[in-house]
Amino acid sequence: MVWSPADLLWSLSKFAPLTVFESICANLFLVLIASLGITPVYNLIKGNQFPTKGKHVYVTGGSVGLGRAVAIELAKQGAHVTIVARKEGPLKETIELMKQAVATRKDKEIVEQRFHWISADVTDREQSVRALDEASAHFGGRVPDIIMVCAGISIPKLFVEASIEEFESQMKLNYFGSLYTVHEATKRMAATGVKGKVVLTASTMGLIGFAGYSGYAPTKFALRGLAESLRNEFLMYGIGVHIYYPGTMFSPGYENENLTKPLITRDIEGTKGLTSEEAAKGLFAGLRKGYFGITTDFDTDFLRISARGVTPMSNIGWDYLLGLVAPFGATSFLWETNHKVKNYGKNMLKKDL
Ligand SMILES: NC(=O)C1=CN([C@@H]2O[C@H](COP(=O)(O)OP(=O)(O)OC[C@H]3O[C@@H](n4cnc5c(N)ncnc54)[C@H](OP(=O)(O)O)[C@@H]3O)[C@@H](O)[C@H]2O)C=CC1
Ligand SMILES: CCCCCCCCCCCCCCCC(=O)[C@@H](N)CO
Repeated sequence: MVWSPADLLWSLSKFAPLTVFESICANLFLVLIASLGITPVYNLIKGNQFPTKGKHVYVTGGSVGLGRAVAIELAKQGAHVTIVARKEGPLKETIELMKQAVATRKDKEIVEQRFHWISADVTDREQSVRALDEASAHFGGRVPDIIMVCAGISIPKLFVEASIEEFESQMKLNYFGSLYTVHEATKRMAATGVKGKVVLTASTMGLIGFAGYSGYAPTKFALRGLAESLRNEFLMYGIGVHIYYPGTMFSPGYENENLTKPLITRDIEGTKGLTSEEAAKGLFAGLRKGYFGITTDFDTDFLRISARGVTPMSNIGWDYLLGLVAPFGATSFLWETNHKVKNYGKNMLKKDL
């Protein structure tokens, strides 16, 4: 067996040659290690799979939080950007921040980067269409090349304490608010042959559900169903579809949701998180590699792999290897969470007596 890669490597050492069994194991091990490199090498050859320079990018929820960070990042990358949200003040502020970001950019190749803001409520179909019309009008009627949907809301509450209106409003913004924009934009892309891109924003909670997120997690699961369906269907037009699963991001939305977040939910989700800027950077890193499901923290990547179903892998070696051990981590998290919730229930009963 001296001809195998493992034996050759081993022969560099001063130890006795490998037995046949040892050689098979060592070669398998080498295959696993090498598999981690397959995707990076492929990505290196393929290059940037999400070019934004000179492209027109439309960002919903682009006034604060993740959307603002995405818009500023796009400005630095040399894109034309239209941001959409309801409140004018934060929209205008973000445009200023984008201009400042461009001013500090070293590469001045694109002299005329254009930034626009549009005030619209994306839960209203007509306003969604009007906003897209307005954005396109600045570009000779051409639909934006890239649609990045960031607008979303979370109202964490215990199921029995939440109102039906709260379930409906979260679905209305997170799912239908995304759908209206994506539907209108991709209709136009398909009709005019624009091979654009769509990026949806889900959450860790688009991959897992636990106490406190019965109103929110389903809206993000819905987005996942949409992304998976469209990823496949849009291959016929050459339109790319990606879905981002951020973990906690310290944004205005996060501060707001913490006002209603039950203690048990805080306890399970912990306090780890990223700034919106870190999250946006990580999102673009995943997009450039062409990943379908994008994560920016280990726990969510673990959940993405656990819940992979029938979706494209990201890093083939990593997804495969982590997939082997994922069920053990998932079970331990399941038990820990069950335990926490049962204890919480007991304490609630004590309080009531
Ligand atoms: N923060 C977190 O911990 C996490 C967030 N996410 C998801 O990431 C995305 C961004 O989150 P985050 O940055 O925290 O959100 P923020 O609440 O901080 O910002 C939300 C943005 O969406 C806009 N928006 C809200 N409602 C509407 C509407 N009806 N029409 C148009 N625009 C609207 C807001 O502007 P305006 O109010 O002026 O309309 C704002 O620009 C969301 O989809 C969220 O669910 C996922 C995981 C974790
Ligand atoms: C090895 C074992 C791994 C298992 C880890 C599971 C960890 C779960 C953490 C859940 C964090 C929730 C963040 C999303 C928050 C969100 O979307 C809201 N804040 C809405 O804005």
